[in-house]
Amino acid sequence: MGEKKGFFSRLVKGLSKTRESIVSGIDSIFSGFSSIDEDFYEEIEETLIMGDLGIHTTEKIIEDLRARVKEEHIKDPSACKQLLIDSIRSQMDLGENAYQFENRTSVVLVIGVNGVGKTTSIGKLAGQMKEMGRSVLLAAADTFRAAAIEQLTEWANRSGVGIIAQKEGSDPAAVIYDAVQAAKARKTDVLICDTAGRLHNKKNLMEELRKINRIIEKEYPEAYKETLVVLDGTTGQNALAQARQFQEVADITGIILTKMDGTAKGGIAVAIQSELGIPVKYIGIGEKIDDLQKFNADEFVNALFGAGQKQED
Ligand SMILES: Nc1nc2c(ncn2[C@@H]2O[C@H](COP(=O)(O)OP(=O)(O)OP(=O)(O)O)[C@@H](O)[C@H]2O)c(=O)[nH]1
Repeated sequence: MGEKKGFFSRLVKGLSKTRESIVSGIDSIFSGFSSIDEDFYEEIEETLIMGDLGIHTTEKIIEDLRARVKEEHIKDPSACKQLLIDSIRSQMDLGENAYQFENRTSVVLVIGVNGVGKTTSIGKLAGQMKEMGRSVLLAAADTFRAAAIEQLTEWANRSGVGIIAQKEGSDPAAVIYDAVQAAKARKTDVLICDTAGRLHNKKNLMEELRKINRIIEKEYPEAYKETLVVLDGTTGQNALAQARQFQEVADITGIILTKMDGTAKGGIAVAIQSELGIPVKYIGIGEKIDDLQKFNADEFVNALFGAGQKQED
């Protein structure tokens, strides 16, 4: 519980730049307008778009706000703040069973381009699941760079979990095949696979993922399948574009959004879920193992709008 509280206060701190860019702008709109008119809505719209919430998401939020203002006969702009927060919150929904893979025999494929924090996130996830009492095995199927294999091996050692790896340049599908056999033989609960994400060659990436999926389906049909894409939150709209491209080549079931500490582009968490319909399942706010946590929309909105400081007591 203490850890959770600690995470929340770090989230509040991490989102301070986003809060500055979105919330202070919004607050000045609420205090600067004496009536709710077109200019009022336009200024809110502009602030949300600048805050990386994305055009479509912003439109949905404004539409929702207009409807509720009308419905509830609101005349005072300052009374809109809570409505706006509620509307932003409603854009993010994990759906049921978001974390089923944690409690079942499962294979988790993790995709992401270089440098977004993929290896680190896998290491953190593995360590946390081990702590939960699950047996975990890693598969180093991002064989493109030796450094990636070494880095993953370090994380496996640090977390005390097994790893299946081959040398640099070997066939990722062969690594997955070996890892699946090992997971079955060892009765592993969760097999987490570090897979590639080179978007500049989409055809190859699609082929590679298809091959990997075929192996898992054939060799391990009883396993529950989860496909997570890791995105770097500091890249804002680029992260959204990346997610769209991955969506074209894989059935993505969730997002891990990293580096949300200190970015002004935190609004991207809302945009991703609302625009792509893919839930952000984990959020990263630093390099330590506990700096990756499950995404909680209420907590996120509270941290963003400052409403949460009260909860820290
Ligand atoms: N501040 C911050 N840094 C992070 C976070 N997640 C990862 N990083 C750092 O980002 C850098 C890149 O992370 P990696 O895990 O190496 O990234 P990768 O996507 O596996 O990239 P390659 O290993 O280059 O393929 C590392 O220095 C991490 O410590 C985060 O949530 N916040």
